[in-house]
Amino acid sequence: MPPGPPRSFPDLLYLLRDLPPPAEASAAAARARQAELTKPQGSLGRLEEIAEFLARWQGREMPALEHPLVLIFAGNHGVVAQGVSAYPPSVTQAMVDNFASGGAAINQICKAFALDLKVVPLDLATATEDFTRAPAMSEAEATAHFARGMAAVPANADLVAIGEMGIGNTTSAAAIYAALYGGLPAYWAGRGTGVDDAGLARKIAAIDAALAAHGAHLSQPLEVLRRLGGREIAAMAGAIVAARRAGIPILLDGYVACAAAAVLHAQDPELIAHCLAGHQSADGAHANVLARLGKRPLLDLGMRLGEASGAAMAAGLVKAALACHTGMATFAEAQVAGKSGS
Ligand SMILES: Cc1cc2ncn([C@H]3O[C@H](COP(=O)(O)O)[C@@H](O)[C@H]3O)c2cc1C
Ligand SMILES: O=C(O)c1cccnc1
Repeated sequence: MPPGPPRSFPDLLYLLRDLPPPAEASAAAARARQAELTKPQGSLGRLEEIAEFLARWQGREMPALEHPLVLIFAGNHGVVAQGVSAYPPSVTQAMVDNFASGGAAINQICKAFALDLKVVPLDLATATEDFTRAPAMSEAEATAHFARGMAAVPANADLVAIGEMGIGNTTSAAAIYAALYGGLPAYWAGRGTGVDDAGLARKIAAIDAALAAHGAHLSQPLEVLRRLGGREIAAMAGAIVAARRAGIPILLDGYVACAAAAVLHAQDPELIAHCLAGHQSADGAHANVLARLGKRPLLDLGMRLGEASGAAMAAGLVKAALACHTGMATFAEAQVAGKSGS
């Protein structure tokens, strides 16, 4: 691959190959440790699986969560011209400002669970093209935003909860799912920020128009991403890949964040093997998406916010799971009698 950042899809495809293997020996060691901890075998349920997952993807029996990061990418969408959101596109920048001043839901969740927050605005003075008429992004632009996403993952992060802000992006996500998985736009389109029936009809019509306009060019996942996606969706895909290569586990947020994961999964399921589904969103057939990705959500709280809020909620749970794994005493250490008769 040529030196420097990727400039084209062929450059990007190099980065999607030769992935580091999962650390199965570390996962096995973590599983063995779980069996030694002072609790009935298996009694921590999925918390035990989470500890093993962290060990597998951080490559150590005793994983760390010293630098858990919530990473939000923000982008604007030309498709809002079709009247697909209940809110105006100016809300994207306004919410980025709100994140900076601490007034958003995600700020409070980060505070509650001691998570760092990093927000990356992606050229908010302009929007992508309206994808009912033209590709949302050129190949160069999609690649550049994918690369910005990769560069946004700090080397010292030990868990990244990934999310987005971008008025109109549930339409983009629904179009991506319709392109990747087939099925009717009406099935994939949810109410997003709360569009009324007329708004939902416009959303479905926009996805129909997009599939008609781009239908002949949607066989490659990266083409789906550039034609129907958005800058923040490309950047989330890049961040997921960078984390995969750097041994950093990912928590996926909801309906929109999973569209980035779905593009990667369509390219190669191994690209999202280090991802846990933080939650199941209440928006637009997210349960179906998670089933296709092979991910069982950690939480199902009826949330449909975005801005990494579901992933961040799950990060609190992951922290508790790891605290049990690393902090609990073994039967030998605590001199507690083990299971009798075995
Ligand atoms: C105040 C406000 C805060 C938000 N935080 C996340 N979103 C969420 O809603 C948007 C997607 O919904 P749609 O496709 O219907 O526009 C995204 O920005 C998403 O992150 C918000 C939306 C609003 C209005
Ligand atoms: O689940 C999501 O990602 C979502 C749902 C509604 C609005 N924005 C995002």
